[in-house]
Amino acid sequence: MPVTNFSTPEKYTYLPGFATYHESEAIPNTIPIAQNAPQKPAHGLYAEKLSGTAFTAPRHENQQAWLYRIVPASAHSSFDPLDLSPKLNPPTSENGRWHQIPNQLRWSPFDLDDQASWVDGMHLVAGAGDAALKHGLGILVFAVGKSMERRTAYYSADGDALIVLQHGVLDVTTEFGKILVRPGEIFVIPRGIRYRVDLPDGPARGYILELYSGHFALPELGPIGTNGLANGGDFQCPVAAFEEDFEDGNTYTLVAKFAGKLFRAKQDHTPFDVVGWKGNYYPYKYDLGRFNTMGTISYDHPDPSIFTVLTAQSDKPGTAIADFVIFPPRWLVGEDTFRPPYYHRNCMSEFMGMICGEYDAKIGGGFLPAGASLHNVMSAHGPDAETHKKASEAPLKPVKVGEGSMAFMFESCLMVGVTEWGLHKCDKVQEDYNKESWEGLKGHFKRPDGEAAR
Ligand SMILES: O=C(O)Cc1cc(O)ccc1O
Ligand SMILES: [Fe+2]
Repeated sequence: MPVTNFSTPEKYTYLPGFATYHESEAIPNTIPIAQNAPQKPAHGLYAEKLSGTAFTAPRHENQQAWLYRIVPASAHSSFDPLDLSPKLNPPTSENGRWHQIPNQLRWSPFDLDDQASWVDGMHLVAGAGDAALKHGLGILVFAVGKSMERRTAYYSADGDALIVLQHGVLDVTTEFGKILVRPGEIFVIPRGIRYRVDLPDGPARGYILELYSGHFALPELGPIGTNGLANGGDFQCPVAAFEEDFEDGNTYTLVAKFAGKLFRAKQDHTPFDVVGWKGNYYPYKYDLGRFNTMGTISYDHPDPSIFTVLTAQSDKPGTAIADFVIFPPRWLVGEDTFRPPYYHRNCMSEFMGMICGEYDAKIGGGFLPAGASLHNVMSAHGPDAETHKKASEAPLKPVKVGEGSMAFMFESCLMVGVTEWGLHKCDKVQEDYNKESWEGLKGHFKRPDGEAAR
C-alpha cells in the first residue's frame, strides 16, 4: 500500500490550508459581500451559522462557518433513540464502567465486516472523560462493508473525529462538499457536520479519535522554524457541492450521536443542500505521505513528539488531551545510539495502531496492521527482546526504517479506560503480549570486577 498519494490524480478538487478562512460557492454570487445574513440571501437560500467554538472564544481560537443552503438544518422531525448504541455507549454509571487497568494491552487485527455501514460499523474500544462534559476522548475502530443508505446522513455532537483509514477508500459527502479519503490519508470531521460515507472500493477499516473538547491544531515548531512536520498548506478541504433531492415522498434519515448514544430523525429533503459556505470550521483531509519527518543527525533517540501531526492541547501548555503522532519511513543515522524506541514509562497514555508494514520496536511480531496496543499511564513498555538484541548488535550504518510502513499513536494526558467490548467482547486481546515481548529480556549486568551479578 502506498504511503504517499499526493501525485495521484483525484476525483474531487480541494482548497488548501489548515484552519484558515475559506469561502466556496457551487453557484456564483451565493455568498453575500461584506455581510453574513442579508434579508434575502442570493438565489432564495437560507443563511445559517455553524459555531465550532463559543461566540466569545478568543479571536485566534474562534471557529465558525456560514452556510447558504436550500432548507435550514433544523427542518427535521424530533429524534428517537436508535438501537445500535450499545457498541458506542461510553461506560457511564448506567452502562458499567471503564476498565481502568495498568496492563499493557495488544489487540490482534480487527476484522473487516462486509455487513456494516458507517453508522453501525463503529466500536468504542477505549477512552477517557465524558462527551457530555466536553472533556476527554473516545478511541473507536470501524469496519464497514456497505455504503450508507443514499438518503442517510450522520453527525456527532460529541466531538471532532480524526479518522485514520487503514484499509479501503471512503467517499464522503459532507455539507461542505465531497472528500475522497484514500489509503495513507486521514480525515477530520468537526463536531456537528453532517456526512454520508460511501465505499467506492469495497470494505474499509480504520481507527477514530473523537475529541470531546476543543479542536485539533498544528503543533508549535519552536526552534524547527517555519516549515516541517505537517505543513499547513498540505491540508485539503472540500469545495461547495450540493444535491437537489426534494421530491415528494423522499424520506431522509438523520442519525445523531449525542453523549455516546445514537438517535434518529426524519426529513423530507437532502441535508447536502449547501450551495455556498465561508469560514474556518470545515472538514479536511491530510495525506500522511506529505509529512516532513525530522530526526537526529548526530546521536540518541529523540522523543516521538517530533512526529506530531496534530495536537489537541489541555489547559496546561504542552500537555495534550490528544496528540496524533505518526511513525513514517525515515533514515536513522544516530552514532553510538540504541536506535529503536527507548524503554519507557510515561505519565501520558499511549494508544497505538498500525496502518501498514512493521513497527521498529516490535520486530518480534504481534503488532500488526489493523491491530492496536495500549500502554497506559506509567505502564512500562519498549522494544521486544528480539528488537533489543538486534539493535544492540547492529552495525550503525545509516539505515532506512519503516519503508512502506506507517504506525501511529494517540497520546493522551488522561488515563485511558477500556470498554467491555474492547477488553472482552471483541475477542482480539492477545493474552501473551507481555510474555512474547519482554519475558525474553535477560540481565546482562557484569560488575566491573568481573563477578556476575546473578
Ligand atoms: O513505541 C512507543 O511506545 C512510542 C514511542 C516511540 C518512540 O520513538 C519513543 C518513545 C515512545 O514512547
Ligand atoms: Fe512509549
